[in-house]
Amino acid sequence: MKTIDELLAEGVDGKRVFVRADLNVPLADGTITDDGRIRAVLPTVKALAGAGAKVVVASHLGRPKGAPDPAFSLLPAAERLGELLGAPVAFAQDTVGPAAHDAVDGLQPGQVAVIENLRFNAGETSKDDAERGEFADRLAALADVYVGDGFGAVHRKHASVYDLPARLPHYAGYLIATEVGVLKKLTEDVKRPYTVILGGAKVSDKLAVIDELLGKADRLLIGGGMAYTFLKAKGYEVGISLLQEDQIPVVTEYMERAEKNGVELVLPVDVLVSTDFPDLKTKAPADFETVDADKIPSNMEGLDIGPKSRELFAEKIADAETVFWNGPVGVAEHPDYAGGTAAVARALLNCDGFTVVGGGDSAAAVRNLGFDENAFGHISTGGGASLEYLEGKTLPGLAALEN
Ligand SMILES: Nc1ncnc2c1ncn2[C@@H]1O[C@H](COP(=O)(O)OP(=O)(O)O)[C@@H](O)[C@H]1O
Ligand SMILES: O=C(OP(=O)(O)O)[C@H](O)COP(=O)(O)O
Repeated sequence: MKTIDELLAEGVDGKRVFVRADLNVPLADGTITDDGRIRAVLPTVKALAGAGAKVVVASHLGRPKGAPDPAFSLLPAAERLGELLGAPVAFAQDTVGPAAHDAVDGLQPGQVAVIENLRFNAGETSKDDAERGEFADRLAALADVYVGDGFGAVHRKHASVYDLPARLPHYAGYLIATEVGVLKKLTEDVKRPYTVILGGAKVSDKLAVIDELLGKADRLLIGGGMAYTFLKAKGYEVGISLLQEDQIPVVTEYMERAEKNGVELVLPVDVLVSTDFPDLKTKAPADFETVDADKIPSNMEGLDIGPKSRELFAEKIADAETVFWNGPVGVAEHPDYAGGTAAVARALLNCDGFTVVGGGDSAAAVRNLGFDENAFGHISTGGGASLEYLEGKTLPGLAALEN
């Protein structure tokens, strides 16, 4: 994999450099609630701009449906990038259209432009190679060189991640180099006990990684939206909690295999439940109760792990030599449901082993709950990406940079 340092040594003065970043930041009402992913790409953007490149920054944000949707505009991220750089950043209101070309054509060496959300184009995420290729061709017309630095998206076989680097000279940015360097340690020389905590809401994406983790981890702690498919598979009522009904047979097999392999699979023993999903805008106090995990009322949903589970999870983390955590164990954006996630974060800090927190929302939760990010072994910008890396999978965005 060629690195950005090699590119800088070759010289970028006046060249148009496309930086595929992951600026998929959490937003509340159009306001960024955690800018960690923007800060993470600053070294790459600054180095390129400092060397006289015309820097074109691109990213996805959220999961719009292949067409423009103002709720998913990258404009807030572009503005924040400008503030962090301390320099104006041009913003193009389309991705590969006239606005993008105007913005790029208007750049002077050392200046930066951000183009609109890549996922406003169906070609970005298409499963059809030709459709993705066509979009990648249009992106390639905006630049002379490609720098991959969107670690959080390297597990996606998307046009800007996978197809575009094949069309331009390509290099890995500083963030990707750092992330891969740290995560590699967890695949090569993992010290045991190795505890993995999984939570969050991208249940269907992340259930698949458990298959591989059952052969790698010593303990697997399941919280967040992920837990309810397991609880249901155990025969419990889960009410209106997040549930991946079609995955119940898969999860049942996971529980059997964990038992056979001697992997401790730990589920919540109590949960905070409510009839309503909390209002994340106003953060109005929630109306919830705490129940045992086998007593979830049919009209309620589980929104955080309860106090007994927090203790249990902390106990399973305390003596670990290696901990990997992806996914808040509750709806941590709301103060009433952040207690479980805070307890897990505290348990990581109390553990002497090497601790890694991965994922946009997990990292945001840890920072927004007031924890010092430097106190953890590593905070990865990618949740799904780091999990799939730990699985040993070939990640399209890394493979494309290696070719
Ligand atoms: N029990 C739950 N029910 C619904 N959503 C949940 C639950 N627990 C956590 N979440 C949500 O999961 C989201 C984060 O999930 P995910 O994207 O998978 O994590 P990450 O970005 O760290 O990889 C958060 O927005 C959080 O509110
Ligand atoms: O937020 C992300 O991943 P994560 O939630 O697994 O950390 C990345 O930006 C990838 O987004 P995607 O899962 O919509 O492809």
